Amino acid sequence: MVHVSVIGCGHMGGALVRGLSAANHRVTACDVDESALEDLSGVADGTTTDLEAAASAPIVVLAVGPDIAGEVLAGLGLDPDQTVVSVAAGVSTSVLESTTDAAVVRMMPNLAAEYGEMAAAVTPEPTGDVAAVLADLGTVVTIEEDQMDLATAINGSGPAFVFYLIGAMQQAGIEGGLDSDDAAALAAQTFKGAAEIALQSDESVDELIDAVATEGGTTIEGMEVLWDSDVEDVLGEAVTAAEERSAEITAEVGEE
Ligand SMILES: NC(=O)C1=CN([C@@H]2O[C@H](COP(=O)(O)OP(=O)(O)OC[C@H]3O[C@@H](n4cnc5c(N)ncnc54)[C@H](O)[C@@H]3O)[C@@H](O)[C@H]2O)C=CC1
Ligand SMILES: O=C(O)[C@@H]1CCC=N1
Repeated sequence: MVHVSVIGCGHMGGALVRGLSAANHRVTACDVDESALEDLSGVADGTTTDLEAAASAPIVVLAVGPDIAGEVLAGLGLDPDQTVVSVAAGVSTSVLESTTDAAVVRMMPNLAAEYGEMAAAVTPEPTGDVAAVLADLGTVVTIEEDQMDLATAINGSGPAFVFYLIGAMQQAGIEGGLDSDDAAALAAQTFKGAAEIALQSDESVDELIDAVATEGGTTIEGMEVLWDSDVEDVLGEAVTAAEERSAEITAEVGEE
């Protein structure tokens, strides 16, 4: 069990608090807005609006907006024997390091941290307790700093893109006559199950599609529609738009 403070308990920070608590770590949840802490009082070991009180943990997760991340981190006055894990999109490791004496890990997580199913990109590679704590939240991949904008789009923003696709599948079911709860369950579980196969299998995505598409059956008819469409290009454009915004945030934060 490691003591971790999470500063900023909105959507991402709240998910991290829940995931860390579920993994039996000692979690202090800190936010300037008391209402953000209400739902976490039964989850975290402690909740506080006092940033100074939260700043003593050996691992401090910074989950405030990119526009204030540097200012909040500077105000914490962390020591070199502490580690700050910043999840702020677009805020570079060098900006963070110029703001604190603590060791810095930049991480792009996603909301599935709440369920221990996070996909996260980190730089540099975490070690010791920090590595162990992050691994308790899901899959952690070490990448280069200049790949963080892309990771922000793929696995940080990615859940929103997947929710959109789940919604489209769900809607097709509802329009075909399925009960809305049934359509929601079938669509979401299908994404979860397909993701599990993709993670567990050694086969390529094309081989997996082939495994679903029984000869002369139904799947190939749907796949022909997808292959003839521009869905793949449009998804690529969505990733690029998010990636470009991450780079813009870096420029905005650097200018301050
Ligand atoms: N929402 C997501 O799925 C992801 C978000 N992130 C990053 O996480 C950070 C937070 O994003 P969200 O949770 O979406 O935003 P949010 O707006 O839901 O949460 C931000 C929280 O920070 C609190 N806050 C503001 N000023 C503060 C201060 N001085 N001290 C302590 N707390 C303060 C706010 O009261 C709020 O609860 C951002 O930097 C974002 O780039 C990263 C990956 C995924
Ligand atoms: O939308 C955002 O800026 C944040 C970063 C990745 C996911 N949410």
